[in-house]
Amino acid sequence: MKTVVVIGTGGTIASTRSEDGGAVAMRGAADLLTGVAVDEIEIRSRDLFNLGSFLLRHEHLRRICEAVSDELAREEVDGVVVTHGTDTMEETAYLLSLVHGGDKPVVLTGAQRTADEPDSDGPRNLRDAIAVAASDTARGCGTVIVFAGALYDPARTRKHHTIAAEPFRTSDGGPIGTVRDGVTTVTVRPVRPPALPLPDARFDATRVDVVAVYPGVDAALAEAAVAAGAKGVILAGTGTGNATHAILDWVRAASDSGVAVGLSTRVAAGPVVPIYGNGGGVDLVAAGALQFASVPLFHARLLLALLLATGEDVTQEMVDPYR
Ligand SMILES: NC(=O)C[C@H](N)C(=O)O
Repeated sequence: MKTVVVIGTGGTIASTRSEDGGAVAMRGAADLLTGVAVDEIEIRSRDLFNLGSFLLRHEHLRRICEAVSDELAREEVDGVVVTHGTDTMEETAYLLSLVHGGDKPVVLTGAQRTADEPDSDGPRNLRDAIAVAASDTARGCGTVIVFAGALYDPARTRKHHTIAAEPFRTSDGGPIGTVRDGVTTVTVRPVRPPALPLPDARFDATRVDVVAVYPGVDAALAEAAVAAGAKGVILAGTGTGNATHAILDWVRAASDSGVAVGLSTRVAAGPVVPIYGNGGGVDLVAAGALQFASVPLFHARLLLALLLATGEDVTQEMVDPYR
């Protein structure tokens, strides 16, 4: 008999409408499991916290990584499921995928409709996630998001719809498999870069901000980020990763002063490619910006934070295996 541990962290899957009218995460993992019938799998549960994922800080993400790692280290555990809000599931899933190198499946799931809705998608997603975590098929795939019957590789997957029951989309690709009636099918096996060490307490205080590029943007917000303590800034550039002259000048000065600047794009799909001069990506890279290529915007922020949290200066060679 397989053993799966379900770790509860909150999100819509755990939320019910409060007296104030807003949906609030309040149901624990054991509660979510009532009525989720899964044959021939032993299920254990534990709660880490109960929060909407829009409230999570780096500390929460680190604690999830630690809890998953603890459970995976137990010989009798075959897989782990993390129930999580969808708002920032892409970030937690990506972080877990970066630090989890073993064969046992790690599965994130949640819901788009609250637990007190008659047609909540939570119970089905949770049942599917447990089936994937227990399956031999998913072994070796690393961390996956399981939602609405599909398996997604976190490396390129983002929330792309606010309310749809299928909120996730993978840029330049689709789901890597399906789960239906307890049967997991994997059609694409993800390429897994070398696992990075688990984040320690230094990650909690490692500030990396995202600064967007738009017509006429100056460097005021980028400067403010550094003044607030940012060790790194990800630029959400336009198009293939371009910016204004004011941002270009700031990138040069920031890089010279030891701030890590990462070049990403505000566009939902497609890689960052240095093509343009005159403030474009070619100039930004020459000024010291690190290239994150196909790493999505908020994934890039987390990867840079994880690398910076080791205390080392982040070089392009350190980023390359992950982009
Ligand atoms: N569907 C969800 O879970 C969204 C919720 N706001 C959260 O991320 O916690």
